[in-house]
Amino acid sequence: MGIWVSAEYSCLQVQGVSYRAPGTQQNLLNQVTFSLPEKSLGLVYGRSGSGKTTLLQVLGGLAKPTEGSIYIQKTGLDGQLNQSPETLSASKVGIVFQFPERFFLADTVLEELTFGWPRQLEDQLLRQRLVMRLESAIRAVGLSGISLDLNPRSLSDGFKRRLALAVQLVRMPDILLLDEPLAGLDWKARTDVVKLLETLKKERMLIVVSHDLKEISPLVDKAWRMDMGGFLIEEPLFT
Ligand SMILES: Nc1ncnc2c1ncn2[C@@H]1O[C@H](COP(=O)(O)OP(=O)(O)OP(=O)(O)O)[C@@H](O)[C@H]1O
Repeated sequence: MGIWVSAEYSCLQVQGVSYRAPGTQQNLLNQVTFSLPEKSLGLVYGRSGSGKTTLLQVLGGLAKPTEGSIYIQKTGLDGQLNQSPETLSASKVGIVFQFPERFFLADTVLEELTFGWPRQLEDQLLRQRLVMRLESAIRAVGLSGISLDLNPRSLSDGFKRRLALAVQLVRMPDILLLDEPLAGLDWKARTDVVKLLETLKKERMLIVVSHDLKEISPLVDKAWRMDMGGFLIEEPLFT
């Protein structure tokens, strides 16, 4: 087994992004600018109604910025910009909404994870690749021990949350956006999810909207406060 050293690293760059919902007069996001390197966790916190969820929707491609740009910049280890910036594609982003388990659609864990996949997969290679992605997502969230035939609604709250995360991981996103990932969980499940976020961060970028600053702070690489009106302000890390 060799050691593979990446010759470059990626950074998410959000530049002057504003968003106004169609038919409205007021910006919900105002000149939002920030960057986040790969394998790091960015925390967004702020008052209810300030625009945190709107930011996730814009980053995830569910709403188109009225102004500004969102891109990935690759940089060599020497600090040189390697290529021109790539516009962030929605297919590279997974969003886990608040209480994602409320939106489970299928009757088994397997169907929930493979929802939308073609029923008959003739192409063996594609089939193998999808199975590998499935196994890797299940492993990543620590669901390997459970039967894939279980009804998702029969799982404990913590396991439901893990499954919701796995549903996004199957898509192999480079960036995972999580809206209040600890909401509604008991202390044990919260501890498990925090551990899980720590593991997930080793492979990808995470942007987490949360009020639970104390529990998440050990994982945070960058923190921003969203002020009312959609103004994002970088804050020092909590210690
Ligand atoms: N489609 C829309 N059209 C008009 N206003 C909207 C739309 N979507 C959200 N808003 C408003 O935008 C503001 C920001 O909402 P958002 O849900 O992003 O806030 P939030 O910070 O995530 O709040 P919370 O912490 O309660 O989830 C709110 O005032 C909300 O009412």
